[in-house]
Amino acid sequence: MKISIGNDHAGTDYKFEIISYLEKEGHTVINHGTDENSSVDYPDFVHPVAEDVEKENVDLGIIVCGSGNGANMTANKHQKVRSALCWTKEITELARQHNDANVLSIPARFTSKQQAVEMVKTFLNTDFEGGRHQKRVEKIACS
Ligand SMILES: O=C(CO)[C@H](O)[C@H](O)[C@H](O)COP(=O)(O)O
Repeated sequence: MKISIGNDHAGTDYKFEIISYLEKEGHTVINHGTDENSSVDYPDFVHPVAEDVEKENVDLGIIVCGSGNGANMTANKHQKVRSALCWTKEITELARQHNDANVLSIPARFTSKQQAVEMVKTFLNTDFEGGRHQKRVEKIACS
């Protein structure tokens, strides 16, 4: 798969752990940064990920900030993006199965690196169930 990833300073170390996992699994990663631990503004690094997803340049997006909220809010401003803030494997599974989430937002300050990688693994390997969820997902979008 082709994955776009972006983060702020709170997510840098987690991002590198995630990239290392993704590349080991043979995925292609587009890294929008930041690659530093110095303070930055998360929208500057999340909008490029959301644009990749929106333009279908990638299969899925991953964003990381301290709480996951700022990144999630930013990504969801994009029409074709359904970004899900996830903190457990089960919630990540449901975000794919029921919501067809195409961006995973990870709260680096509230999860371990191991849990973050586990969520990424789940996100990439869980399919949308469709069925009763299809029309609900279609109703999310505003014109
Ligand atoms: O935007 C956020 C909250 O929604 C992210 O968690 C940021 O990482 C956080 O706000 C950064 O905080 P800091 O005190 O500037 O490190």
